[in-house]
Amino acid sequence: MRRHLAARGERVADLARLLARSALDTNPVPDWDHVTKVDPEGAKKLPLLYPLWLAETDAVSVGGSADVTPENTAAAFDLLTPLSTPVCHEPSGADHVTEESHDAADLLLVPEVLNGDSEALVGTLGAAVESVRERLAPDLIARKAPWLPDRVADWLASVATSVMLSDAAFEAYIVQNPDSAAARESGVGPDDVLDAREAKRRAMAADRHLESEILYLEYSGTFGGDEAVEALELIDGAMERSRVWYGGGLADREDVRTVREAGADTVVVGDAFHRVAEREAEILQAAEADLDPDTDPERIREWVADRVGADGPGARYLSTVPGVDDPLGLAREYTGATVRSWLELRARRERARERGEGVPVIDIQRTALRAALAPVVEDPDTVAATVARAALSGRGAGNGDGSHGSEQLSLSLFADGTAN
Ligand SMILES: CC(C)=CCC/C(C)=C/CC/C(C)=C/CC/C(C)=C/COP(=O)(O)OP(=O)(O)O
Ligand SMILES: O=P(O)(O)OC[C@@H](O)CO
Repeated sequence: MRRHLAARGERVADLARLLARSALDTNPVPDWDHVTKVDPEGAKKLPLLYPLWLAETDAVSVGGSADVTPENTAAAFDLLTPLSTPVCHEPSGADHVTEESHDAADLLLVPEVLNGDSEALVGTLGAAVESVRERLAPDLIARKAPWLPDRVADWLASVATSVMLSDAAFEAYIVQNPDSAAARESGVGPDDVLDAREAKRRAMAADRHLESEILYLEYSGTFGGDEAVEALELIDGAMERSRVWYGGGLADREDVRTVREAGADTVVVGDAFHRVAEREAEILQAAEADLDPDTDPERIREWVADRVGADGPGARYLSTVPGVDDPLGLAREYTGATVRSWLELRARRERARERGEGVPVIDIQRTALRAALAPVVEDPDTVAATVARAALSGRGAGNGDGSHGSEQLSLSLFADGTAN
């Protein structure tokens, strides 16, 4: 009887702990498993049917530490906001945040580096807060309500600044790869790399004092291995409210399992996604030589199966997503749809050229492109039109409808009919 009561008491205590933990989870950042980082710089490409690949990830984060501009950021958002996946903005400079980027992003992620120079901890943040308070917010208020008296407009600009900052999620970074662009940007040298104990201590300060929503262990470009595992194990046990994110060199399922088991709540994958586009450019160029738009779908399937293997970038990227059961099957399916869509777009481009038209008017109804996208997005018409426009528009040119030309797709068909 006494044992029975004790067991019941334990169950009640477990339940109370569980309830307390979920009731006390005040962190507004969802507990995502997998985030894909899209670097907006032109050299980092996107697969043509990026909405398919990104349908598997929990959220996309737009940002990078080199060659990011307000323009390429806006162009990346044009491509990504029509997707159903949430899109975050992670600026690495104060001027990357514009009214446009703010309207487009579901969540602003603000980096602060715990083991770099003071610029990267608080200097850039200070410049950014000043620029929001003194430029972005006043411009917005002046445009929306030009009739307001100056003092009221100024007060509203201050309120808007506070709202923007309280809606943002702060990321406390520990940058552990001194050879990365992120380390160069944040003044992290070899001597600043932290051992596991010191990483945990700073993480605790970020969690309890800075109240950072995210503690980000960053090995950008290289896998952290045992060293990262040791730090994650200590950090994980010490966090009260911060989500623990790990990013850097994740290349396959095994890497992801290792860091998740060590305590990462969320894994961030960057290069492994951009590599899908690099390989895709080669595959599409080969497809132009071997196949045509009327090729039997079964023949295209076989052709793709010969070129897309378990060690290829497509299957490897998908294998980093915990919920994907058959990365190779999915990579072949997506690549097949990409080949069909590409051959079709090229044929349309060609027909428009023969008729002497400039950029073809894209009727995306009844296209392989729209059919491929329909199962994974809420608004396939808009997404298919966005992809087709990006594939057919000129490099870096505006599209004449307020959207930005994109250089990011793995291949583009330019107005003169040449492919890149
Ligand atoms: C509050 C507002 C309006 C804006 C915030 C503007 C701020 C504070 C920017 C912070 C800049 C900063 C500290 C950058 C550090 C560098 C860093 C950790 C960048 C992360 O870049 P990744 O994209 O992960 O790196 P890779 O390019 O190497 O992949
Ligand atoms: O590009 P990789 O090495 O995947 O790194 C992802 C991310 O942590 C960079 O901030």
